[in-house]
Amino acid sequence: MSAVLTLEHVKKTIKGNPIINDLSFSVQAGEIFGLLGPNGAGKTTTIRMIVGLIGLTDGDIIVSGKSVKKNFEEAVKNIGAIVENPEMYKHLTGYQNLKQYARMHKGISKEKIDEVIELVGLTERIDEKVRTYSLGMRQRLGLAQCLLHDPKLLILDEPTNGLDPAGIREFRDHLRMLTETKGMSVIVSSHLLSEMEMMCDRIAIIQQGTLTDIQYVRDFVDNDQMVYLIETGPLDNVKNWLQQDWNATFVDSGFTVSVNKEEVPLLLNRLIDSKVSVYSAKEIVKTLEQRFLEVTTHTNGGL
Ligand SMILES: Nc1ncnc2c1ncn2[C@@H]1O[C@H](COP(=O)(O)OP(=O)(O)OP(=O)(O)O)[C@@H](O)[C@H]1O
Repeated sequence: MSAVLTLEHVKKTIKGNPIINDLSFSVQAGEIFGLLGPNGAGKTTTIRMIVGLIGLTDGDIIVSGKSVKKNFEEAVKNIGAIVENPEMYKHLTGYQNLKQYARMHKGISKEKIDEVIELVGLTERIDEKVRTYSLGMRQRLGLAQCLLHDPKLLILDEPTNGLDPAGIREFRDHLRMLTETKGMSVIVSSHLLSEMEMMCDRIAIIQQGTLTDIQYVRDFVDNDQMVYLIETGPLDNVKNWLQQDWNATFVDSGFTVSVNKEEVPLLLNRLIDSKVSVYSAKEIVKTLEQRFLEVTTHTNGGL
């Protein structure tokens, strides 16, 4: 896989206050990437820097190999974004809105307009006035507008705000279809872990302008494994089976293993049967969900 977007040590200071501290991550082609964090964590500021609405204080952002600092126009032409509410003329039809947008951005054909309408599933209602659209339909029209110039990267700030559960599901299906059929990458932001789990391939947690965790959803959904540090005496006689059966990593004071909680007593019993002195067993890595809950309950009193 290749990176469509890379943030390299990005920093942003606003009026002397550090808002984003040394943020680095990459988004791969075809990936739905989530920026998750409590209100005020810096998600919107990060997105505004990526799309060029505000400048960077330090670091760089590379989109499809082009630096937004050195080659701004080349870099941002690969991006389609909904950051604030998409501008729409409510007294015009969906189709007229897209035509209006196409007129302002050269080189968009009628075929392209028809293609994006079909892609977002608005064919039947496209000739009705936007004022009659539900919020979900307006979101889809916004999505259609972003897609007109064939972006490689779609960036959506809190796209499901205000949508009901059916609207959220529909929106999620559309994003998945876009990544699967068009190989597009998507960045979405949200403060809701449950929603991000269903929507994203990978999630980055941002807290107070700092990236505190980044994980594939497949690694923590349906997987309650944790990493334990087991402190022991000498392990010479048991190293073989620890490595082969438990995939242990040896450290100075013992070893670490990635196991379910239920497996811990089995492992400890086997060590004791093998005459190994066991001093302690502690969990050293928590799941993304636990870490996110800790972050949000400490900073916002829950979301
Ligand atoms: N123009 C600005 N002037 C002063 N402070 C700002 C400005 N823009 C953002 N901030 C501050 O930066 C921090 C991050 O804001 P940001 O909007 O990026 O957070 P967020 O994670 O998107 O949160 P939310 O979900 O509430 O939008 C906040 O403390 C906010 O008050």
